[in-house]
Amino acid sequence: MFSRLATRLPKASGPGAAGLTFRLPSHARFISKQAVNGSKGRSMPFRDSRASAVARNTEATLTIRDGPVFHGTAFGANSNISGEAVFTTSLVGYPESMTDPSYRGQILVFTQPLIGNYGVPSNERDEFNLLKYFESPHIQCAGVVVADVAEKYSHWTAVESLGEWCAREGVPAISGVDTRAIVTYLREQGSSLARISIGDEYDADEDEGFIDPGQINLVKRVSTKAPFVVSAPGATFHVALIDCGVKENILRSLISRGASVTVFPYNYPIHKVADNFDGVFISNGPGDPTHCQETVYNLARLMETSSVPIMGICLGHQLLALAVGAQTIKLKYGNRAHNIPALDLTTGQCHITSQNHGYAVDASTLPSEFKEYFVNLNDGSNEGMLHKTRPIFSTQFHPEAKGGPMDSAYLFDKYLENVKMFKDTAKVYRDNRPSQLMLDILSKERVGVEPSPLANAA
Ligand SMILES: NC(=O)CC[C@H](N)C(=O)O
Repeated sequence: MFSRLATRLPKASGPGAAGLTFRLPSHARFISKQAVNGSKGRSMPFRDSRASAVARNTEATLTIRDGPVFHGTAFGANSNISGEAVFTTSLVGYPESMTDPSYRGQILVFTQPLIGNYGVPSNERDEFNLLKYFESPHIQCAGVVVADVAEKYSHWTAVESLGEWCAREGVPAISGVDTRAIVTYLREQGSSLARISIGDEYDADEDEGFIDPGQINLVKRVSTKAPFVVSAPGATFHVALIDCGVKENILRSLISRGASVTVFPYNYPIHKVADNFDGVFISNGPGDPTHCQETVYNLARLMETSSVPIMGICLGHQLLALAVGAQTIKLKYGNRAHNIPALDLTTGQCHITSQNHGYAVDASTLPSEFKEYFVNLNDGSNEGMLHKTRPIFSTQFHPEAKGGPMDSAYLFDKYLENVKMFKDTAKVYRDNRPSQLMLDILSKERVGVEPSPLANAA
């Protein structure tokens, strides 16, 4: 495998390598925007179709808008896609990352040079009816970029190869490109719009071919269209979860700790039903948090009218911060990795965390009733906030991991302790809580979610 990588990896000293500061291997096939010749390419700005044919051993290109073009080989679907090119330095966990709804609209570049060697598992479900090996039912990222793809795989859970899975899900993928050069470019220029084209090259001058997922309310596309309930026998608490693109392991982390979870669409007026629940939870999700003004409004009303415990993760953290009047910023290239150090400012302990975000909360804008909870020890960005007197906190990183370390999973225990205390000490027993009858008529899984990453995005 590695010897194949060594012979296919590229030369990258071309004129489009603006900003590259290191020498790339002499055999890279790497050309500039200016060097792209001929073909007008295809004008479809996003995924052509979901059930696309397999593209294997076909020429493919990754075109970065106003940047370099990388030539490689297709190994997924035979369709063209555009999105925001971002990179992850995680070594494993590609099935979890690719099905994480927070990656919707993004072209995911893996820095780990060999991806696919343990194949792709089945969509088996666990005792809670949650997907055992995926974070949502479909691939969510728009496209995949790897240096070398393993066509032969080996793992006891594997049922197909990475290429077969991408093709079946209509997701284009490219290998044989110098991901070191791509990531160097993205680190220096920042996350950029890009396009994967199969076969004919795309004419990079056609700017309309680049969709900016930052302009789209992607949460609307990944959030359930109607409430659903996930629970296990003997649940003692009832949590309302705002679904901005929830990962399966967030649901599992709550249910396995004794909570029954009713999942609501992202814009559901949660403040109007909060009294029926022992806690409110805000999930992760894709895109720019400022697109979710309805959620922000509802959360602000919720905190004014109820003392229910609240926890938020990633986008949930950002939305909670916006709801209390703080501001979010876009990071240059974001944090996507499984080993990011986050310092707990209340204990002085550092946790190694799983992350996937391009935006962050500006801690200097937090109101006085909140304090910064965690801080990122790599770039100093905010990693969480904590209310000084009320049971409200949120984190930028992912305590539920999948993939990545579970070191901070104790935060779910902390949340459930808050939930238990709230339930036990509530002065007036909230007897208008959802009846079992009502829960029984709700769906048991996500409702009407669009499976195809950016189809119909415009
Ligand atoms: N994982 C997430 O929830 C991501 C949050 C948000 N979309 C960001 O990129 O910052």
